[in-house]
Amino acid sequence: MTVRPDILRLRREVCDLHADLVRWGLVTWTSGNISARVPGTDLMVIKPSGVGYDDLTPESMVVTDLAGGVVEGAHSPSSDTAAHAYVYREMPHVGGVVHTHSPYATAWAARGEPIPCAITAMADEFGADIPVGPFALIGGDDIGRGIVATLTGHRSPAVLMRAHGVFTIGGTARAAVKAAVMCEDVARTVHLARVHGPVEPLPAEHIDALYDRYQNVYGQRAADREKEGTDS
Ligand SMILES: O=C(CO)[C@@H](O)[C@H](O)COP(=O)(O)O
Repeated sequence: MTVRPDILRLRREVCDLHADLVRWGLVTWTSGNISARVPGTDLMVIKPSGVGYDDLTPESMVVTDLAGGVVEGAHSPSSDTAAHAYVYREMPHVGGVVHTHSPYATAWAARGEPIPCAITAMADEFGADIPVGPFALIGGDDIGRGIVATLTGHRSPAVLMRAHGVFTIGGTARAAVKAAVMCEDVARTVHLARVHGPVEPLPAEHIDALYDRYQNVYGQRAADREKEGTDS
């Protein structure tokens, strides 16, 4: 295995982040996957395919190039490797990609219905409705094409791929995991609200103001930037 410190660190980080998908109830059995771009290279670190979450280790993570070819690792990479690789090729600002079948958000995907931006938490994180992407078969880069086509020029870091599940992007893999957690949270809340009656989207000017505050003012700015690795 590599001795490159950046890849060793990302193997550990990507492995540990998979535990968050379990902790937040976003995945079942071996569904779902996370990858991270190796900064400054044409490489990514991604989950091995079909390995149970309890059995994931830093060593079992697979390093591939951005054509999806295995560069390092004893396991077959995730079924969604070509999709993640396509996103990294087409979206240079993306450093992490997450896929889940989290139940409430996937129910919206099964209906092919965008989640309307109807609560402040959603305006904060997504700044818009969470959009639906096209149906695409698993295995090739069609899923990646659908993700890129849907999220390019969109504020939302999450897309509901029709009849499949959630894909999220972020500057880091951790940011993409956060988007997946928040996507499921708002999918559940808006679903519950709709059980009792219609749900009105927030007015655009309120969405804009909430998004701006959350993205630029909320929290401990310097500490958060350091944690996300976005300090210049
Ligand atoms: O839905 C899909 C394929 O898009 C995945 O979530 C699989 O369920 C898990 O695949 P691996 O990452 O283990 O290959």
